[in-house]
Amino acid sequence: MKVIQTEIPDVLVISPRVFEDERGFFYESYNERVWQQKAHFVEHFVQDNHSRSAKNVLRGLHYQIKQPQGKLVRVVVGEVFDVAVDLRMSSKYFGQWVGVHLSAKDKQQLWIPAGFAHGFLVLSEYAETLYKATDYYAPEYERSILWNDPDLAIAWPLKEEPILSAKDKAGQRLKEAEVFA
Ligand SMILES: Cc1cn([C@H]2C[C@H](O)[C@@H](COP(=O)(O)OP(=O)(O)O[C@H]3O[C@@H](C)C(=O)[C@@H](O)[C@H]3O)O2)c(=O)[nH]c1=O
Repeated sequence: MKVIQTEIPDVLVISPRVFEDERGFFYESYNERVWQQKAHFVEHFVQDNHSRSAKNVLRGLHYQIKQPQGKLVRVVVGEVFDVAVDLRMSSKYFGQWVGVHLSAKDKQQLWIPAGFAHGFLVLSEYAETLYKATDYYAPEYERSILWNDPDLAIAWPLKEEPILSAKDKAGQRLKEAEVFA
């Protein structure tokens, strides 16, 4: 497995060692001990999520203000453009974003620590996204930042208007949003 730092060094791309043979493939999508050794990972995951979305669906940008979740994201069907936005005011990367293509073919994973907003755009006909989270879902603390906030200027690889939930259409601008200390 390879650990690659992104432009925001706390956000990591993890590229697994994939074993392929005539039956198909095998890889370890998570191994606490190996991740501790290679990525200095000290996280503990308490929830696994699985979502399926059609092409052009954009989910995000989501975070939980009082119960922030670190997320380890991978795609098992199709391809997405996955985005993390740094919402930690103490970070020199505050307000900056990183975007990474995640696909069932490449099997890369994105580690997004607590203190970030997360979202993704589906690029394939369908995509299924799996992610582990370090804290539980808490809708009362959930917030959504506007995917097209001009202050973030995220370069979504969009060809047409994205499909959004009502909650995400009503997302807040970063400058109005509650963020982390
Ligand atoms: C996120 C979540 C949703 N739900 C329920 C609530 C709701 O009825 C239904 C759909 O929820 P949402 O519309 O919030 O789903 P979605 O827009 O996919 O929300 C997710 O987006 C991505 C980008 C993330 O990073 C996640 O943390 C999460 O916020 O699922 C849970 O039961 N547990 C959960 O952890």
